[in-house]
Amino acid sequence: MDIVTDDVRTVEWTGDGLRLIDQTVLPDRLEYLDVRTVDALVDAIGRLVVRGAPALGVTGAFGVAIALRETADPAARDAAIARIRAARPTAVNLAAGVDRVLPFADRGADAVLAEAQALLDEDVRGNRAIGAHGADWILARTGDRPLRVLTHCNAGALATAGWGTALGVVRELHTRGRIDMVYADETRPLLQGSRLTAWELQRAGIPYLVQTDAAAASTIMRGLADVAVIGADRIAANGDTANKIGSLAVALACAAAGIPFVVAAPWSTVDLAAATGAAVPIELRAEAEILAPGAAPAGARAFNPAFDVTPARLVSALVTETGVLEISRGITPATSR
Ligand SMILES: CSC[C@@H](O)[C@@H](O)C(=O)COP(=O)(O)O
Repeated sequence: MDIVTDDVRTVEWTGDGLRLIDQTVLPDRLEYLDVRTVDALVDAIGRLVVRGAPALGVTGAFGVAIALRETADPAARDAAIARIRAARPTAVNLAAGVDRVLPFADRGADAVLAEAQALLDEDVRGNRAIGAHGADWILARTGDRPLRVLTHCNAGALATAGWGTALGVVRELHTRGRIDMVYADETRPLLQGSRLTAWELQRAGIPYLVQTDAAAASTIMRGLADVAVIGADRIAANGDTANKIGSLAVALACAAAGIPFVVAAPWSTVDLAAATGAAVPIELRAEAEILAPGAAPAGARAFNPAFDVTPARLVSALVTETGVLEISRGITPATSR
């Protein structure tokens, strides 16, 4: 049994607060953080205790209930909700999750909780659908055989309410006996790939190899991967896709090698208000995440953008819960390696 998807909830309302898997201590320990205040919630989001666009969306939705329970003062409440909404800038799901439950706020915390739970349940159902649509699309193009799949960051059960988006596709392919190997990019600097994706794949019994981000282009160009599947934090109206830093390099390599670069994400990640990727706010994180003691000279400065934008023309397919959009037909999959 895959306990992440069957037993353990990444995000869960316990009755008096939000229980989050503490993703900062995985894979060493499976621990939970109970969050009952807006301060604690904003801190947890900032530290990536909870992370991944859909999981942030569900967290934001439940966060509104925390804000309502914390204060009855309308101005303080609005300020608290605004802080949650802005706790991280790139994943549109966080703001979308907050906005989804706001119309229920006047009816009280219980009404907000019911809507937040509906969002959580929808996310799990949607991810199952994404998995099936993605597997169908990929197998139709690569041939019905075990595949070598490359993924970047973590777009799994831990990044969602369950099952995962990109890893949902991988899980579905595995269920169909169509996974030969998953190359999991380690994902510098916070190692969501080697810590979290590898943890999920191991629990699911899916064969995988962790590789450095720098190895990804070479793996692709050497013909060792049949397809790359990643998640997304925000997809602009023209299909430009923001995801974890390093995703763009994977997309460029896929285009050069002629293999599909597949983005798997729910519609809640599509931001029609962003005309192109240029409108997506890219989170700049602390220099200290890169400059560990001994990793650079004392006094070194660092540039640490957490996300990049892949132009739509490099995206072979966008897999959502309702089906597959071929954003760019310009990339011809290498179907018969
Ligand atoms: C289904 S999760 C999609 C994305 O949110 C994921 O790929 C990603 O980039 C997560 O970044 P993170 O900084 O760990 O929140």
